[in-house]
Amino acid sequence: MDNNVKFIVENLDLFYGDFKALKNINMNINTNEITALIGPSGCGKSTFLRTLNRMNDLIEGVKVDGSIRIDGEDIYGDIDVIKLRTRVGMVFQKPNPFPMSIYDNIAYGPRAHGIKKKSELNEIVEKSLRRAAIWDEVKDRLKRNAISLSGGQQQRICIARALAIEPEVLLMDEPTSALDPISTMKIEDLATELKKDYSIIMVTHNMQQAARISDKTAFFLLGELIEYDKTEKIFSNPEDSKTEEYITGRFG
Ligand SMILES: Nc1ncnc2c1ncn2[C@@H]1O[C@H](COP(=O)(O)OP(=O)(O)OP(=O)(O)O)[C@@H](O)[C@H]1O
Repeated sequence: MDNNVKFIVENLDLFYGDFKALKNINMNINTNEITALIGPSGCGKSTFLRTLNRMNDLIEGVKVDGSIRIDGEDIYGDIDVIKLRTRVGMVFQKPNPFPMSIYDNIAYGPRAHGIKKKSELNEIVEKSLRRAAIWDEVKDRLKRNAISLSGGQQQRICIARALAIEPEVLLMDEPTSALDPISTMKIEDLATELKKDYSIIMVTHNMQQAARISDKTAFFLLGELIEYDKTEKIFSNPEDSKTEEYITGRFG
């Protein structure tokens, strides 16, 4: 197996009750790359993203067929789901820091995993905030409530919180759609930096963003994966006319 492959998705179907939201998805997702998921509203991007750490399990009536393997291990087989979610962290569209101090936001996950030693927690908090490129902005006010920060800062706190439990993969569901252009740029730069150490899979409605920062792009339409290729290829010379129509803004 190619050492760079993190996820192998095979014949994946997902149903919400009787509604088939994902139809026979097949794709390999690489490590140390940013994979962008694009497509019009309702095409299944977020649903697909959530299959990668089984977040859809929390929704009643969901049924999954086919398989997804992470480093060769079947995600839908006999696996510890809590551990899976530790390996595959998630950042949401709307920054959602917990209503507690910046420090406690970051220490929350490590504490839940049994780390109690103050010096160890201090180290994790600093390292995570540094990695999320927000340490300098908050180092003097770690006791402040995270809710008091700007939206862009809150989103980087959420990324730091996700990094604090040492994931291997970061799922990002439209992480910049609620942010201003400068905060968006910071998150994009951060994602580009983080891909050196993680696999990043990002849902985005922003075509320029996908083109700017992703290595591979997957185009979804009505639950199907229409085209999946190097980002450069998708945006310059797509194989499928539906991809071309979408990226040139003719629908969606
Ligand atoms: N909890 C749910 N129960 C039933 N149907 C759902 C549920 N969540 C999503 N769906 C349906 O599944 C389809 C895919 O939704 P999904 O949210 O994955 O699309 P999306 O591409 O992420 O859309 P958007 O870009 O608007 O976020 C849609 O038709 C949606 O209505």
